[in-house]
Amino acid sequence: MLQLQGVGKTYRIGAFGGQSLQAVHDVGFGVGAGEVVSLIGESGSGKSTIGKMVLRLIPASRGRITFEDGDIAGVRGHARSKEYYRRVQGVFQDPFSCFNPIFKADRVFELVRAEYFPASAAAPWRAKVEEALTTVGLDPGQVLGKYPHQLSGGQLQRLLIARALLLDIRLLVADEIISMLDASTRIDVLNLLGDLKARGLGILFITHDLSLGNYISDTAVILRRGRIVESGATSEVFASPVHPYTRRLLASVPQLHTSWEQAEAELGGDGAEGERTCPGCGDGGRPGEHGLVDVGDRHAVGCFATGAG
Ligand SMILES: Nc1ncnc2c1ncn2[C@@H]1O[C@H](COP(=O)(O)OP(=O)(O)OP(=O)(O)O)[C@@H](O)[C@H]1O
Repeated sequence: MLQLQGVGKTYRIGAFGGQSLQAVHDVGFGVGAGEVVSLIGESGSGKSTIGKMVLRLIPASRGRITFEDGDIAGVRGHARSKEYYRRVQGVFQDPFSCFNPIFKADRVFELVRAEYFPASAAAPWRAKVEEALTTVGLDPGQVLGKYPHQLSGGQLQRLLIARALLLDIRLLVADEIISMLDASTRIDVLNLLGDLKARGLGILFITHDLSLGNYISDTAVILRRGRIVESGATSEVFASPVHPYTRRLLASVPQLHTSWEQAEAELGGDGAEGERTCPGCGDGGRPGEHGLVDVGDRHAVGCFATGAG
């Protein structure tokens, strides 16, 4: 459904854009219908940049992004953009910033109606909104007619997901949507994403939180400094990480049954990168130049020879 191939992004920075920063390098992965793909990496690793390119908020500098076989670079003009956003929507970290505090929160639904369903009469539209709200676990009577400050972060986040559902979307880009929610709401929103996946929605789930990625996704893509260092079935990547960066990330998640010293000892501390041979370089590839190599079923790892990756 969604495919990225050799995608890169260079930002112009500095006074008058005289310098450049390559935020994303040669990234490739796909999201299928009913599949959740987690894009996992620390702050600044390029996750949101990838999400924004998929949502066409910024253009890719290199490579191809296709959605349902069409290159999204070719989506131009109001009509084609509108058609794209009917199928692909994003929900972001801070639900409060997506609402104008002086308007009732359900105005977001009216905006969808005005843009996509202008001919829809009030009663069927209301029924459609109520159905979307029920799908995301909200009681329409409790949220309709309320101002944003009268709703919780979790309720606002669900309103945004409900708005996306009104459009019959096929792909949801969920960028750190759990981060600002409290623990009990988090699990509800995660389970909601699970329900949407079961209904055939593809989800690109952007997170810096490994445990969330592990909980929700079928496929994990680990990003470091704008490059994919490892990708594969989530169960495989989490159970048998190969890249030292992934291994360190996993070891840095506090485990109830393991002390910090134990985790460091198991991983070999900071010297871990030198203790394994990069499978790509071991096969005669040039350090830093051989790209992802297969290390298992759907499991691929980037170069981790000294200085690369
Ligand atoms: N509009 C921009 N102009 C210039 N540089 C940018 C811009 N947006 C992001 N960057 C830089 O690109 C890199 C990747 O940023 P990005 O926001 O994609 O990372 P991230 O992994 O989503 O981080 P976070 O989890 O903190 O949001 C960072 O070095 C960031 O400073």
